[in-house]
Amino acid sequence: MTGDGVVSPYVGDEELDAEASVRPRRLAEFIAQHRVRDQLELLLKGAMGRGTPPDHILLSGPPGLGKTTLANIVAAELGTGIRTTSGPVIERSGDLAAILTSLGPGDVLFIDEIHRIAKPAEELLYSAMEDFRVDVVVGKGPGATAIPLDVEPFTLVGATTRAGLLSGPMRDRFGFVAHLDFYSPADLDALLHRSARILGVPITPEGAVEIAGRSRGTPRIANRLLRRVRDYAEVRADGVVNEQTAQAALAVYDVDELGLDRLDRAVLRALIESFRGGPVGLSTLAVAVGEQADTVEEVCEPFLVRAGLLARTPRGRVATDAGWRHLGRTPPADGRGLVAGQPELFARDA
Ligand SMILES: Nc1ncnc2c1ncn2[C@@H]1O[C@H](COP(=O)(O)OP(=O)(O)OP(=O)(O)O)[C@@H](O)[C@H]1O
Ligand SMILES: [Mg+2]
Repeated sequence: MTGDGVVSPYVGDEELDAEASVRPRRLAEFIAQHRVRDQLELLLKGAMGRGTPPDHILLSGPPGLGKTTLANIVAAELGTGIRTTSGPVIERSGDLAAILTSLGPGDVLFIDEIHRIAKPAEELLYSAMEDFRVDVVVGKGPGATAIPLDVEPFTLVGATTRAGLLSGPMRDRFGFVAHLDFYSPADLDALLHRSARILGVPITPEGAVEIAGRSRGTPRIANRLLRRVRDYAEVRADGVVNEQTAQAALAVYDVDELGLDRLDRAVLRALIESFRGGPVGLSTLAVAVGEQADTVEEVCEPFLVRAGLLARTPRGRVATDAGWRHLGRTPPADGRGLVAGQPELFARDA
């Protein structure tokens, strides 16, 4: 269950190279997120001035907002090496001990999806983070011995899309926690101009605005839509990304003005047309659009909620007034959308 559409926040294997080509290498190139950038700059410069590795850094936030990018920037700014691994890959604590003991002084260890690290490895990580040493247990049962090994001073950069799933002790060991927020259309506009420059794609201000507004606040999606519009502009027009080529290309991909794709709109339409705006349960709604409940919940809903088109209530999913209007419909006058839907059912039968 990932959601592989053109507005999915997840990265596809085949687009890793495309992403790498526009990925900012230094803090100064990292667009927006000024608070996080400022804080990181102080943290890194302070540590460099003292000649010690900075505190461990936790980066949290939804997919595609720049966590991996920032982890690499940290190493670039510090001028150190970086080792990259991820929580699910570290199955045994021995795997982690091998990585830790091979780090050079001051290196960055980047653990992606750190909330998915196995418990024994997590516990080994605690002593490495705190004291720069690990105890590797050799043998089993009564004869087992713990051999203490030194680890060079390093900086752990952890990334997670689910900060809430991190254990308390884990979270407490990060001296610096940064949360990345969705980008504003203006931020994405700047990002698109930067990417277009790097890719050598001519883009007009109107073209960038058009794409930025449909990118769901997510740099990864903005860059992907730019590549799709570039294709269109090169194949069907004069190669320029402008308002007209952007609109035409995104129509081909069924991405509307707010960045909703076909499935998002199907969910909203079912909610409004089949269930009179709700409330309706998630599984019922999913059946109505012929999708798995978890796809609807994890792929469509977060954005529909964030865009203010759908609300989750204790009684089920409800279309907001903005949701009705987005489909060109007039919201019910009684504001029923957000209060209660059931009386309507009885009224019809009465
Ligand atoms: N602030 C930014 N400025 C410019 N480009 C950015 C910025 N943030 C992200 N990007 C671009 O968006 C792409 C996705 O970012 P990145 O891979 O860092 O996201 P992520 O948070 O690690 O996502 P995931 O949770 O899926 O691992 C990168 O290739 C990069 O080019
Ligand atoms: Mg990443």
